[in-house]
Amino acid sequence: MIRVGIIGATGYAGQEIVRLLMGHKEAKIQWYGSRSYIDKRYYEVFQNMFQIVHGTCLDDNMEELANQVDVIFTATPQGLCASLVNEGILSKTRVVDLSADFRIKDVKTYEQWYGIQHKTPQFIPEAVYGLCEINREEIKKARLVANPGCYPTCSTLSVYPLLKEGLIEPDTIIIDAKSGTSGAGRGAKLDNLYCEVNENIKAYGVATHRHTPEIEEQLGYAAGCEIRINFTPHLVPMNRGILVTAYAALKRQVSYEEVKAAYDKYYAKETFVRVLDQDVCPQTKWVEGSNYVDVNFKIDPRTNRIIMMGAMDNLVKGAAGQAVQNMNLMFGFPENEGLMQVPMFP
Ligand SMILES: NC(=O)C1=CN([C@@H]2O[C@H](COP(=O)(O)OP(=O)(O)OC[C@H]3O[C@@H](n4cnc5c(N)ncnc54)[C@H](OP(=O)(O)O)[C@@H]3O)[C@@H](O)[C@H]2O)C=CC1
Ligand SMILES: CC(=O)N[C@@H](CCC(=O)OP(=O)(O)O)C(=O)O
Repeated sequence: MIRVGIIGATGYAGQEIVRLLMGHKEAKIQWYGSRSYIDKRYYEVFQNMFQIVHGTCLDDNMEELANQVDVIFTATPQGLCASLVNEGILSKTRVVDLSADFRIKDVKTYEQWYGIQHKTPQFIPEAVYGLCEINREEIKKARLVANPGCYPTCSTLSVYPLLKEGLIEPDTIIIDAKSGTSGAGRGAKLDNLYCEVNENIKAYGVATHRHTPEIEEQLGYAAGCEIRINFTPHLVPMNRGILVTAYAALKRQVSYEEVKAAYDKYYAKETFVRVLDQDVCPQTKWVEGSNYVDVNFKIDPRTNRIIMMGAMDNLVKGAAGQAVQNMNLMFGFPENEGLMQVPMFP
């Protein structure tokens, strides 16, 4: 049994880690870290945890935590993990950071898109990008895992096989994505008030969203060259879920069978990536509450373009589920331990 500490246990991503670990056979939560709820019982913050979680919220002290646990999840705002982590901590425990602090290899790119000065760039080279299906072997050995962003997870997994197989023109990719409001976190923000979100849909971060360089970097590794994409996220009036619709020009005429074989080559053996049957379009409802990502595609011979689609739960595969999947890999547990929730419907 390993001991787990969560910094930011009182946020949406942190509470989702708690929920998943309640069903994990090999992990026990030792530390429910918080800044605002110190000494409160955890279930008083989230009453769904009443009679399930008995712990109390503790100060977010990473130095102290490193002496007490085998792995720390940081489910905290951008910049916090980078400001806390040090060699002493990493020599005693392993860290899965859910923020973007260690996702982007070029520190200048991170600083430019996030508007934050990176406090510990010396750890960026060793951090492993925790997209489990792609970087599985490196994750197993990592001390520090950069858990991928929600939009980047869904976007990269939707497009990856076609870039790897050289079937699409890398510089023609356009990604349109939609997210439920939990993606914005639990903090009170005007834009996330009920009257602003309900019965409404809007694009935001157009041509400037901070996930653009993260997606470009990951797709660039798949393509073997630098890539520029257009990425447009939208906020939709639902609690959870991300839907990606991506477009790219085909390099040549391809058949359904050829493209399906490309997806199967990378995902047929993957538990959490489901390549749907022909003509079935992914829906967020079919993955809600689960660690699955559903992907599919449609060839448009009229325009010689392909439309790639993906759906997942932003709080599970997009955050906490993938973080637990990373922990499982790092500690040699079955990769699906604690993660086999059947999606909720309706
Ligand atoms: N929501 C999502 O769908 C996804 C989120 N993520 C990432 O996960 C991280 C957390 O996101 P999310 O859960 O949505 O955010 P929330 O705003 O819901 O939660 C933030 C958490 O961080 C804690 N916190 C805030 N400021 C500080 C600070 N200065 N020092 C210590 N703790 C602090 C809060 O503690 P307290 O409540 O006690 O104040 C809270 O527990 C972010 O980096 C986000 O980008 C990644 C993928 C998807
Ligand atoms: C709806 C919404 O606001 N979504 C957030 C992304 C989710 C998130 O928390 O970002 P990471 O995946 O990088 O951690 C946003 O657009 O910034």
